[in-house]
Amino acid sequence: LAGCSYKLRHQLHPVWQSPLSVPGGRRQSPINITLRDSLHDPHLKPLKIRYDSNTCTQIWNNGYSFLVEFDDSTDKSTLSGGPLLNQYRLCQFHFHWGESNAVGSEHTIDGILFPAELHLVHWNASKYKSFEEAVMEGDGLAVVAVFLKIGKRHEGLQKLVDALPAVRHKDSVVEFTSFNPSCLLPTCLDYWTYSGSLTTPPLTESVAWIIKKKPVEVSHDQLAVFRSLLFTSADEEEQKSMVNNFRLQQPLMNRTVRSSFS
Ligand SMILES: CCCSc1c(F)c(F)c(S(=O)(=O)NC)c(F)c1F
Ligand SMILES: [Zn+2]
Repeated sequence: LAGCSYKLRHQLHPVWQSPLSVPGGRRQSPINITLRDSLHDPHLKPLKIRYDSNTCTQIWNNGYSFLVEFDDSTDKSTLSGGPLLNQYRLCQFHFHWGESNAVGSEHTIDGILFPAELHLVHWNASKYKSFEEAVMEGDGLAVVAVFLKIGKRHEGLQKLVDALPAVRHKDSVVEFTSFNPSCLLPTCLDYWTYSGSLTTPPLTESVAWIIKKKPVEVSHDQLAVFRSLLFTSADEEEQKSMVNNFRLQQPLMNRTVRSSFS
């Protein structure tokens, strides 16, 4: 689990929010995806996503989001195909969300914001030995992003929602097993893809982004439980509600966003 329990101290300091936060950064994330500028690439393969619920291990509040972590010591939960040349191992997933349903997602589609965005983080186990090594490489990570919209209750998400009060404070961890995150994926196979970065420090430019076109629906009350989490640990005076944990959009520079669909 060394890979993803990689402890990151997120100073919620705006400095890394700004486009100039990574001097010389030419492939920063997130971005706005404009339909008219994205290019259908007929050579893009279908995504091959194989997750094993037995690799799910725990939930951790890292002071910026909550991470559902997976045992990434074998190739039991993997992502390949799409724009990827190698096989990537699932190491964790987390979300970004807002203080209200009007904001929350990191990426936007023609400027449309969603109330939250799921990130399934994978690392290139074909070429690198660990998440920490892969996070520093241009082809090291692949993140599948899924937009969340408010609608009917998501039955599969409820098990996760019920576990959140146990990780209310920063640095709290609770066992969480037998969860298959495939239930959080839309049935539609369409996606966009572009080369980008982490959206939290170290902001490394190591991510192949795969953004699902269709959102998944969750209920207002389910998303409200995300906002009951805290950025702060139990021993801090001021309890700060964990909301707006998204980064501001970054310049596209000379990148093309490709679509798997026309
Ligand atoms: C070295 C980070 C440890 S795990 C992690 C994370 F905690 C996170 F928030 C993001 S993100 O940039 O915010 N979303 C893609 C990641 F990519 C991650 F890999
Ligand atoms: Zn993320």
